[in-house]
Amino acid sequence: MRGARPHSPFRGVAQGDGACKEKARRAAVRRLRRALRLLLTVAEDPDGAGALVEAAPPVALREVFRRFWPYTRGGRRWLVVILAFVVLDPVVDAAEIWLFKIVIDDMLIPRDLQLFVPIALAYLAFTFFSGVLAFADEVTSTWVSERFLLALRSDLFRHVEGLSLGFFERRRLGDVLSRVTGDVDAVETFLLSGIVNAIAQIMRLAVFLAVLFYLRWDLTLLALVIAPMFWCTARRFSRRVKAASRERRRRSGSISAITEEALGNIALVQAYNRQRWEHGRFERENLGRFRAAMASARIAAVYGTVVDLIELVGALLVMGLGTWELAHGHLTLGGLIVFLTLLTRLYSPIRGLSGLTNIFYSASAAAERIIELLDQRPQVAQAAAPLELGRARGEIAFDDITFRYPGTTRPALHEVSFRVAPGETLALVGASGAGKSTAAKLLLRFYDPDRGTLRLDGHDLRDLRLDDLRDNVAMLLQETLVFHGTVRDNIAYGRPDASDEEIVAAAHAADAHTFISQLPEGYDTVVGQRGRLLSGGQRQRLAIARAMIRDAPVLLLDEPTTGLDAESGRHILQPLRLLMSGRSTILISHNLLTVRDATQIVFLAHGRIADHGTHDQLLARSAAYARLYRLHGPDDTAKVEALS
Ligand SMILES: Nc1ncnc2c1ncn2[C@@H]1O[C@H](COP(=O)(O)OP(=O)(O)OP(=O)(O)O)[C@@H](O)[C@H]1O
Repeated sequence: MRGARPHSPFRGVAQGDGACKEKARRAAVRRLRRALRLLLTVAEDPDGAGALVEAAPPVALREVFRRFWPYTRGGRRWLVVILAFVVLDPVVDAAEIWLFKIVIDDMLIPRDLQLFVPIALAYLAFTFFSGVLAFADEVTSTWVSERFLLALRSDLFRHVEGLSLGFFERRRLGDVLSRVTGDVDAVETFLLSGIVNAIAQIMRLAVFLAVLFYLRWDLTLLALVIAPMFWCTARRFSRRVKAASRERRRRSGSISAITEEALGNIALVQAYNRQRWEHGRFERENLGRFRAAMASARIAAVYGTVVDLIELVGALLVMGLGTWELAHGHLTLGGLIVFLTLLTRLYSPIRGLSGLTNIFYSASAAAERIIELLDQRPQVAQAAAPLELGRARGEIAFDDITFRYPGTTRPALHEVSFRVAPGETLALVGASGAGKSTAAKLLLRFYDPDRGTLRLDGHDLRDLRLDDLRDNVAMLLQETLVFHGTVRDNIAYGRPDASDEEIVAAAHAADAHTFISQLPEGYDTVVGQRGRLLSGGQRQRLAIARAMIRDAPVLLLDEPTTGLDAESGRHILQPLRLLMSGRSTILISHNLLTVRDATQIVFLAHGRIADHGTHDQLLARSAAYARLYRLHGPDDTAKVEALS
């Protein structure tokens, strides 16, 4: 028992009691802290399903300003005018409050009506002047901010439109849409309204402080004791505000992405009864956005209450001292009332300025998403001094081309070389995934090869003006691209300045005129989203007419008959031949039906040239080619031969 304290029967109990209480108290504090944390945070991925759309990388506030400031160029002059209104506003406000002091001290307390008329006139003048100011301010501010949005949104669209195909293959279109349409608005809040607001608050602060100091410097100093508390509170909350805003923006992007994907593929969704699954996906993101919005609201509400409390402390301090001074005759009643009124006006800019940090942080979450888009660089860049090509002869050369898609390990094309003379047709054949469409993408410079050179008329494509290159190529894809618009618009998309006669001539050549004439409104019939109101064959003939009217020397045909039945396939063969005649054509097909009349055939296997020659040569020496040929049915071939 060495060193032991005297034993008491109650000590253990008392000590145990104290320890228990202490433990309970600590547990309660822990619970309270956890509850507060939960109240003020947003769970980023509570269902653990993984992010559909990633959050954009964080960007410092200063950098956000630097990036968007150039877009204010057109409106900066007007910004000065707005600032003039901003300065005048608190002056009128303070004068009005001062008038109130005169009303109390010189009219109400002495019960003297003499001053009534001049005071009434002064009030009328102030109200009228305030109205004019508010009107001018509103109109100018809206003009400046809408001009800013106009410039930024246009620029963003132009930028995104110019990005390489690789970007669109990797990104969710709906998210990009949500950035271009939704996030842009928030940047305005950040930049213009934010700055004007900040300056307005500073001006108000200066004017009201000056009047308050003039009235009573000691009371004013007392009132200012609480100012730092506003700042500290705002700083503590801003990080949470930003986290909630980023999450909300990210979820909005996901919602747009799912909407675009599900509604864009509605036939697939309904045919496979995937509505419930799609709805589940949508609901998860929708709920995520709801949670983030609620977190924002909770943070804003708690912040508002804390700030109110701080403000009350300041007002009570002043009221206490002010009443004491009133009782001792150092202050008039009007003076005290006016002082307290001005005080609330003083707190509003202090509060506003500290709250602005939260607004900035919240808007910067949207700005980060825009900056991330603006920072995307096209994978193919135009040379600094590009070559003007004009109309090409149409000589195409693939020299030792090797290409691997970004993020993949196996090359899609490996040391591929071939040449197409002007007016000649080369068919690229091979099994699915052999690399045929990749060759077409390289020819349109959607990507640049990793090794080797692609030439048009002997010029490396990388030296040509991108527009020139694409002006010289007309393409027809497996999946016909038709816009929501009239038949006429869709054909004229190949050459917007085409006359009506040229459009009709192209439709005739594409064997499309007959079906177009039978449509309810002929060439003015609207073909629906992606041309869904037309049949596959009709869409393809429309695309042939479009390629005809473009009249480019190089033609790229990527599986033009795939997806069509034998009848429709046969129907477009004749117009296709007409289109191909006199143009250098690369015809991509794993369907050997259409490639028999090509001058030469390149047989691709796993990205390499397995064989190269005419149809008869390949048939004679390549077992793989012969197998592919047999696969696509000599019967069908015979039918086509009989027809042509
Ligand atoms: N955007 C892409 N990103 C990554 N890999 C791709 C991309 N596009 C195609 N690939 C891959 O490159 C290879 C060649 O594809 P490509 O589309 O050129 O084949 P293809 O011969 O045209 O096939 P198909 O006849 O089925 O259209 C394939 O293995 C494919 O998976």
